[in-house]
Amino acid sequence: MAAALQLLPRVARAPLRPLLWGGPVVRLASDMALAEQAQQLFESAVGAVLPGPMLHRALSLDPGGRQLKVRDRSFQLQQNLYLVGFGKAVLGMAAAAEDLLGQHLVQGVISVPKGIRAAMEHAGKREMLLKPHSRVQVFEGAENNLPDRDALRAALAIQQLAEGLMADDLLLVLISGGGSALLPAPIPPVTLEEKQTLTKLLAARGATIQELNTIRKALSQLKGGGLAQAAYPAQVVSLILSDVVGDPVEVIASGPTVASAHNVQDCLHILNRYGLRAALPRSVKTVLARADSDPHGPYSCGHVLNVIIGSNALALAEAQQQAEVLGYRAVVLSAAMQGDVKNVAQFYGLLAQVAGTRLIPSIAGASAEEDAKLHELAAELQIPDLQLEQALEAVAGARGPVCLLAGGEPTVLLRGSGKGGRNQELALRVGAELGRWPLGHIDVLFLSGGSDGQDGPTEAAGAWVMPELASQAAAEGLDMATFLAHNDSYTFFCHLQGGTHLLHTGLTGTNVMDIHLLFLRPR
Ligand SMILES: Nc1ncnc2c1ncn2[C@@H]1O[C@H](COP(=O)(O)OP(=O)(O)OP(=O)(O)O)[C@@H](O)[C@H]1O
Ligand SMILES: O=C(O)[C@H](O)CO
Repeated sequence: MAAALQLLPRVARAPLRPLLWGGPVVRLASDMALAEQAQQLFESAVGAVLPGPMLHRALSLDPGGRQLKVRDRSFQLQQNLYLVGFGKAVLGMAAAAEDLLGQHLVQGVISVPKGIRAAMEHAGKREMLLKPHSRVQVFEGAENNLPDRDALRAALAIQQLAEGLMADDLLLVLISGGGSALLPAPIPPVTLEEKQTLTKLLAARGATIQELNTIRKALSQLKGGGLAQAAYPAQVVSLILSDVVGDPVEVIASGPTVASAHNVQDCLHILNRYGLRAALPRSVKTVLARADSDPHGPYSCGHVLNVIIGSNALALAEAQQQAEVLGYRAVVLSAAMQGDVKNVAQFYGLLAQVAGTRLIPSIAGASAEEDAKLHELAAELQIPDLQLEQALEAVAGARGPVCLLAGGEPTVLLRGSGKGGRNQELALRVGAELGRWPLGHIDVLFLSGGSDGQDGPTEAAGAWVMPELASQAAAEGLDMATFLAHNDSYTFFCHLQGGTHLLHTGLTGTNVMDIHLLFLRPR
C-alpha cells in the first residue's frame, strides 16, 4: 500500500445546521467553491464509516461494564473476551474495540496490510493504532492484496486462537474488505502458491468478487464459515464493514463466519467459464472432489451473530444529510453502481444533461432522445437499487442547487500500462462527457473517490472534474484520449493545473468502495 499520507486540506466548514429553501440556503451553497464543497462532502461520507464511530454505534456496555450489547443481543463479559480480525480497515477497528472493551479483552490476533501501522503513525492517525502494550497481536501481510506467507502465519494464529475457545467465551471477529487475502488457510494438499495462482488468474480473466470468493471458500479452512466452526462452542459476534455491492455477508472477505453451502457444481461452472477447469492442479481437484462427498455438509453457524456495521449506503446517507445542510437538494441514486467504467461515465454525462434540463427547463439541454438514452443505459447497467426517476423528479422540483450521490465499484478493464485508478479514470471519462454538452447557466461538478483514500496504485483518492476539463486540458497540451487509452488518468491529473483536480485524503482507515458526487448549481 503506497504511503499516501497527505491529509485532505481542511476546507472551511460551513455551519452545519438545517436551512430552509429560498433564503440563506442558496447563499450558503454558492458561497463556497463547488470543489471545496465536493471535497467536504466526500470527507463527511468517509467520516461516517471510520472505525471509531462505527464501533461505538454497534457496541455498547451496560453501566456496570458486564454486559456487551450488540443490536438487540446481550453477551456476558467475565474475562472471556477474545478478538480476531482481518482486512484493510481492521487495525482501526481493533483499536476502537480495544478502547471500548480493553478491560475485558484476554487476547487478540489481527491480520492487516503490510505497512499499515507505519502509514497510520506517519499520518498522525493515533486513533487507528493499538495501545503500546496491547493484548492484540498484529500480523502485517498480503502485499498487493495477494495472500502470502505472512498472511498465512496470521491465519494460523487466528485459527489456533479460535480452536482454543470454550463455551463461555465470546469471540469478537472484525472483518473488512481485503480480508480474503489476509486470511489464507488452504485446505491441504492445496498450497498457498496454487491458491495464489488460481485467484490471480480468475481476477485477471474478469471473475466477479462473488465468483472469486466462491472458489476461495471451497479451498479454504477458515472461509465460508470455517472460522466460526473453529471457534465453536464459543459465542461469535462478527462486526463487518462491507466493501461489496449489496453487503452480502457470505461474500465479504469470503464469509468466514457465515455458513456456506460449499457447492462444488458452482465452483466447476466458474472454473469452466474462465477456461481454468482443464488445467487445475491435482490438489484443487482433490479438495473439490472431497467437498462433494463431505458427510458433514455445510457448517452450521447458529452460535454466530453477523452484523454489518458500515457500508457505502451509510456513508452516502451522511453525505446526503450534510449536502442538505449546505443548501442542496440531495438525492441518493444508488449504493450499487457497477459496470464498465465507460458506460458508467456515459451514464453520469447524460444524467448531468437530463437533470440540468429538468432543473432549468428553459435552457437548451437534453432532448427526448437523450432522456430515453439515459433510461436505456440505466437499464443496461442493471443497478439494483437505482432511484433514477425519484432523483429526476426531485431535481425538477428543486429550484436551486442539486447534489446527486451514488456509490459502488465500476470496473476498469486495463489495456494500457499507465498509472491510474478506477475513480480517476471515471472522473476523466465523465469530464470528457460533460464537455460534449455544455449546460449554460448551470455549474456542474463530478467527483469520484475511493473511500479508502487510495485509488488503484496511486497516492490520490480520486479526482473531480467540470465541463471545462476538455478546454483546460487542450490549453495545457494534454490529449485526454491518449491518457485514457493508456489507463493513465493519474498522470493526466498530475499535469492538469498542477494536480489541483486530484482528491488527496491519505489512507482513511476505512473501506466501503467508491463515492460519486454530481453537483448542479444554477449560476
Ligand atoms: N492504471 C489504472 N487505471 C485505472 N484503474 C486502475 C489502474 N490500475 C489499477 N486500476 C484499478 O484499481 C483497482 C485496484 O485498486 P485497489 O488496490 O485500490 O483495489 P480495490 O479493488 O480498489 O480495493 P478496495 O476494495 O480496497 O477498494 C482495480 O479495480 C483496477 O482495475
Ligand atoms: O476480501 C475480499 O474478499 C474482498 O475485499 C471482498 O470483501
